[in-house]
Amino acid sequence: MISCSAPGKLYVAGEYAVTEPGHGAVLVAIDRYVTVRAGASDDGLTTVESTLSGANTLRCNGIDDLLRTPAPFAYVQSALGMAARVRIALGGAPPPCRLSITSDLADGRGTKLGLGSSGAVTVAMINVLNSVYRLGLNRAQRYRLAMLATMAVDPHASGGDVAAATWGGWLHYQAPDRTQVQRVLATRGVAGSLDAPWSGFAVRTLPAPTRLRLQVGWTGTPASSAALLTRFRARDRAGAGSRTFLAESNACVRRLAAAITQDHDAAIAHEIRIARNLLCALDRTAGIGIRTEALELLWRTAESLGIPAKSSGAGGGDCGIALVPTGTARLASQLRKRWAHSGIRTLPLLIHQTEGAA
Ligand SMILES: Nc1ncnc2c1ncn2[C@@H]1O[C@H](COP(=O)(O)OP(=O)(O)OP(=O)(O)O)[C@@H](O)[C@H]1O
Ligand SMILES: C[C@@](O)(CCOP(=O)(O)O)CC(=O)O
Repeated sequence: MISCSAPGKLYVAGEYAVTEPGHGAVLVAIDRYVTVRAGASDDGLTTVESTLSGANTLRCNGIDDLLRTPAPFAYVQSALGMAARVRIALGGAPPPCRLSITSDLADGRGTKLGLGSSGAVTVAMINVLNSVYRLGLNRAQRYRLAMLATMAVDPHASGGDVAAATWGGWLHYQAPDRTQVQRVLATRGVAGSLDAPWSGFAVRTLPAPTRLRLQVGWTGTPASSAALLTRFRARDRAGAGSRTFLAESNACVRRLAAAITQDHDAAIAHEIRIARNLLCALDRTAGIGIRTEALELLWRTAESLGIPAKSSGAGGGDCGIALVPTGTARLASQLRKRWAHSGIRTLPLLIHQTEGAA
């Protein structure tokens, strides 16, 4: 039995702008995981089981049964297909196997929390198949294969969740230009795309701030990131407002990454507030639906205690983050209480650090 886990993620800054090539985001990987276990197949078929929607276990017959795959298996199916293509390019057919998936990135009833389950399931699948199919891929190649699988399902996603699930910890991430990557894929195939230049892509791990601790609040309302992203993409992209947002978000993310590298608390707090204000201004002009009452209450409550906070990810619900000074247990507990009073649930999450370089 082979087992691989991949962590979920939270956006710290750079949401939306990171979907445009050359624009960055800061993300963190969190200590909640999707785990994929692989065992021998009893019947010569590749099968997948997942407790995707709470208690309901779904089953599909992997790559041998493309047409009958239930829609929720889109990322799983895509990862299987991409890994199989690399196996075939290396010579030899992918061996059948029995895969089972468990996740703690949803709440007990299977409700989405916005912690990047699609990225985590795709990376965990690629990691397990890297062993089962003996692909011999290093970390950067596994990210690329997971990114190709993600792009096949959602061509507009930045893959920030895929990068966080692959590298762990705190990250400064820039998405590849997906149009250029599609051209590489069309000319070189999947295996050939794993080492070819991907324009725009950059990833850099950052040291964790030593005097600030991430506190995560959940609004209780799941949001569809894809629907919000569609509204962002429908905005006037040539307009001055859009250009300003992209440039200012990118500059904020660069300064934030530098402040994190220098462990400079005040500068980190300042950039978190700038990132929040940029998203609020974008929402006011483009009407995306990022702001909700609960998210505004979440960050305003934190700010009333002097704690920098913002929505995390696409907004519209899901989670927000606050950076609480360490060594002030009273402040953290005050924030938890005030959030609880406002209907915001504190999620007890820690940062996931990946060991080793490869
Ligand atoms: N345990 C799982 N087994 C199989 N597929 C999963 C599993 N968990 C998530 N997925 C896939 O990921 C999709 C959810 O992606 P979605 O982007 O809506 O949520 P998320 O990634 O958790 O949240 P967010 O994008 O806000 O961070 C599911 O529809 C399914 O295709
Ligand atoms: C809006 C966006 O920048 C972030 C989405 O974040 P989340 O999946 O809602 O946590 C989209 C993306 O990066 O693909």
